[in-house]
Amino acid sequence: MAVAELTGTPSLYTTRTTHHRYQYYSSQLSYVSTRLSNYRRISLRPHYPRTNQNARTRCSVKEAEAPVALQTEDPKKKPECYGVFCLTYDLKAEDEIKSWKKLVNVAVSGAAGMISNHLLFKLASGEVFGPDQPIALKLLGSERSLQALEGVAMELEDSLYPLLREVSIGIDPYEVFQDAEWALLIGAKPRGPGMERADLLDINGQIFAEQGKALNAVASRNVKVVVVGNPCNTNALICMKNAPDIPAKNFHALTRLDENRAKCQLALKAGVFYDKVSNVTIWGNHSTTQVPDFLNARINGLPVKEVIKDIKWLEQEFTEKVQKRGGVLIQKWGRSSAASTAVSIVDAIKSLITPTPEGDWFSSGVYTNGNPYGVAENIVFSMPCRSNGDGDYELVKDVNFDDFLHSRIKKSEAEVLAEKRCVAHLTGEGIAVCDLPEDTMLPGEM
Ligand SMILES: NC(=O)C1=CN([C@@H]2O[C@H](COP(=O)(O)OP(=O)(O)OC[C@H]3O[C@@H](n4cnc5c(N)ncnc54)[C@H](OP(=O)(O)O)[C@@H]3O)[C@@H](O)[C@H]2O)C=CC1
Ligand SMILES: O=C([O-])CC(=O)C(=O)O
Repeated sequence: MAVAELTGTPSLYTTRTTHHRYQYYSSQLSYVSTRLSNYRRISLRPHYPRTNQNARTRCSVKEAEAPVALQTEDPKKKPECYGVFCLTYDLKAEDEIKSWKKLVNVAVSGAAGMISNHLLFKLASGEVFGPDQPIALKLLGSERSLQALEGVAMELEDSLYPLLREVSIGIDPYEVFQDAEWALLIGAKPRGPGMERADLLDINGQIFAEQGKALNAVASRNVKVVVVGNPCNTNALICMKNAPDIPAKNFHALTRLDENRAKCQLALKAGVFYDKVSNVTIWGNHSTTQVPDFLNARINGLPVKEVIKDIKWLEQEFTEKVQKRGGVLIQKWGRSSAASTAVSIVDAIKSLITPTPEGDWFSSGVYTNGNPYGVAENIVFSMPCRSNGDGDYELVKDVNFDDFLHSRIKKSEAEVLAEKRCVAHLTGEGIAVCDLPEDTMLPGEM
């Protein structure tokens, strides 16, 4: 039976040959979908989930039964349908069902951007949430990117990910963030030539204020939010302040890329593989004032200073290399880190959903609310965290400070506080007064 016959409505994807594929490897299929003006839901709902291996095996079956519509779905009641993710299908893999988890809803903004182009495929593959975790991707774009988003959805279709059960695209965060359990907020306006940082803070701040409100209204009450779009600390604060019904602890600004960069540089200098480097904290802002902490970091379980005796290198070269790594990469590549950022988002999520190895920690920009380090309260600041794998985290108590570390942290803290004053109108804290330190820069600007 042809897909178009099942859906009964014209669709963007119904004429594409990809449908034949599903006729090969799914023995009992029914096709349903929705297409709203700016919100397109492409869903593939499992009645009987299958494993990767199973999917591949089924792909090679040449003679399969025609798709059969499920009694519970009434295609006539569905809005316009398209795409392979519209499928509702029924696979009898009884034994496997028990080991599959409940669908997880993951929203991604800036979904047609460069970082997302790497990240979405990692999410869909099971690399992030695991091989037994079906996933729904909710992709947020804009009028600008709606066509591109359809292209992203098509590529996801063509990747045949067994775990990917739903893909929806849209430009209204109130629709896209519905029931989101993870919100990966990547989309943000890049700073253009001649643009004041205060203007960037305001433009992007408005995006994150709106998205915070939307999360507050429609997302899961325990949604975990990872803000990537720059300036990510301040954007995360704005988002959090506009989502008062979601725990402040659930908001993160991504500084994991900086941690990974720091680990790489320490490994290089020490002549060890980077898995030997642990306990690396990035303190502060995701900017050139960030503080890669070599005082508490370890190499092969030893304090870094016992392995790398060149203190001048640690204080100057290492610190600056990490702070400006993004900018050097932009000079080489002509665009900012995308693949390694996606990898670091994966790392950041995994750090929250798997127990932190004994004695180690990870960095994340989190809300300072009763922090044990004397960092100013009521800001988003990168600090060392541990998780027991339930999506939550605790700050690490047992860390050392010396004058160098302390003074650098204070500089980054001053910058975050200045950024915060620039966006007071967006956090509900009065009138904005923007007086930023002159050297305030994103890692990519130098
Ligand atoms: N925290 C970190 O470690 C890192 C953060 N970043 C930051 O991540 C963000 C995304 O980077 P990347 O994916 O490479 O960027 P891209 O330029 O490829 O994508 C950014 C997306 O942002 C969206 N966007 C939202 N508002 C605007 C606007 N006003 N003007 C233009 N685009 C807008 C666009 O999507 P749409 O049109 O759909 O809205 C666009 O697709 C940037 O802010 C970057 O600085 C980058 C690297 C590391
Ligand atoms: O400044 C940018 O857009 C890139 C960035 O954050 C980084 O590379 O760390």
